Amino acid sequence: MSGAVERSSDAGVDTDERDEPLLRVEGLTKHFTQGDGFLSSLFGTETVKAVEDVSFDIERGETLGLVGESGCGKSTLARTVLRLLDPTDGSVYFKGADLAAMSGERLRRQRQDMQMIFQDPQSSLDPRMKVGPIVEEPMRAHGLYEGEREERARMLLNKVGLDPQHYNRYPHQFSGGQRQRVNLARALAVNPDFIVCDEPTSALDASIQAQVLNTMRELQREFGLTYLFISHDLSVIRHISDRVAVMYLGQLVELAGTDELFENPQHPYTDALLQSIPVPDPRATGARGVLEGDVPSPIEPPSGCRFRTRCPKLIAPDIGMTDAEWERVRRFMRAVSRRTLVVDDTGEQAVRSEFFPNGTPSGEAGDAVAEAIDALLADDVDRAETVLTETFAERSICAREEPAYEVEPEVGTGRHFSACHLHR
Ligand SMILES: Nc1ncnc2c1ncn2[C@@H]1O[C@H](COP(=O)(O)OP(=O)(O)OP(=O)(O)O)[C@@H](O)[C@H]1O
Repeated sequence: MSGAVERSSDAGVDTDERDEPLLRVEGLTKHFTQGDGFLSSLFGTETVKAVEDVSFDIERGETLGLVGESGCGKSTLARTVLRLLDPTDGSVYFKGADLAAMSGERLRRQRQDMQMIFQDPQSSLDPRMKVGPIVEEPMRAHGLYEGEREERARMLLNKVGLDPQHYNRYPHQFSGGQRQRVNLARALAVNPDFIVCDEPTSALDASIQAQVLNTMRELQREFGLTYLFISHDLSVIRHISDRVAVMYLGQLVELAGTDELFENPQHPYTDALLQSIPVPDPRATGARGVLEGDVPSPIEPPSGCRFRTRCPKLIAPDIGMTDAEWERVRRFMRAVSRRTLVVDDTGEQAVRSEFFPNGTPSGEAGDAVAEAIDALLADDVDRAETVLTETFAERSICAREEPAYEVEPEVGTGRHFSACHLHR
C-alpha cells in the first residue's frame, strides 16, 4: 500500500531536471476581455489586466506564500499557473517543461502532479457522495490505483487526521475543518508534487485554522509536497511560508524569505499591509488605516508603479523642491484627493497655514499649488486634483518607469526583490 505512495512522477527524471526549480513562472500575464458581440461593437471592449508580467520560482519542498488584498489577482494567477486559464502571455515551466506548449493527454498527465484546494470545502464536496468515494474520485479520473483505491482512501483519511472509519460518512456529517481535511485527502489521492492552496483555511475559526495548517505542514514533510499558498491573511502566510510574494493590482511588488519580508519589508505597500495587521491590544493606536484610498481599476491601472496612487512615499518629481517642501505638497495632494478640504474665501489663509506654514514652494511647484488653491476657492476640486496630479504625481519617476530592484537582505541570505524606485 505505502509502495503506491512512491513518487511516480520522479521516475526517469534526470539530474538536470532535478536542479530546476519545481515551478518557474516567467512574465505571466492574464487579461480578461469583457464584452463580446453586439454591445461591444457599439461600446468597445474593456480589458481587465488581472495579472501582469509576474515572474517567480518555487523550489521543491518549499512553500511560497502569496498575499495581497481581495481582487489583486491571486486566484487568477494561481489558475493561470495551473493552466486552468490560458495565459495571455508568459510561460510556466513545471519540472522544466513548458505547460503552455502542452495540450491534450500530456497536459492531463501533468495535471495529476498539480492539485488545487479551495477556500470553501462545503461547495467543493458533492453532498450526495460519501467521503471515501470523494477521495477516490481523482484516482478513478486518472485511472490510478485500480484495486487498491478504498485502501488508499482510508490511508489518506488517516494521514489528514480523520478516522478511516468515516469513509462511509457524507460531507454534511463533518465540521468545516474536517471537510477541509477531506479536501486535502482528495488532493493527495493521485500523489501530486505541487498543491496550490487558495485561501484553504480562510473560512475556519482561528484555532481550527492553526490545526489544519499544522497538518498541511506535516503532510508536506511526509509526502515531499511543494505549496503555493494563497491568503489575504498575513499571520497565516507567516505561519506557513518559507518565502512570501506580495501582490498588488496584478503584479508582484515584493518577494523575500518570510522572516526577511516581515522584519525588513522594503516596499511601501508591504509596509502598509504589515501595519494594518490588527494589533492584539485594541487600545494601541495608529495600527490601522495606513492604506488610504481605493485600489484603482485593473482596467486602467496606473502607469509605472501601480501602487503610486496610494503610496505614502511617492518620489518627488524633478522640479526643484526640498524634501520638506515635497512632504507638505504630498500632504496637501492627499487631502485634496480625499475630498475632505472645503475652502471658502476666508479659508484660504487657513489652508496655507495648515499645509504651508513656511510659505508655498517657489517656481513651478509653487505656481501649481497656488492654482490648486484657486480651484478649491472656486469649488472645483476636480481641477485642483488635476493640476496637482499633472504637475507632481505624473512627473514622478514612480509614474514614468516600472520598478524592479533586488535589495540586500538583512535577515538570512535568500534573495530579496522589491519593485520600488526608492531603491534606485
Ligand atoms: N473571469 C473573469 N472575467 C473578468 N474579470 C475577472 C475574471 N476573473 C477575475 N476577474 C477580475 O480580475 C481581478 C483579479 O481577480 P482575482 O479573483 O484573481 O483576485 P483575488 O486576489 O483572488 O481576489 P479574492 O481574494 O477576492 O478572491 C479582479 O478585478 C476580478 O474582478
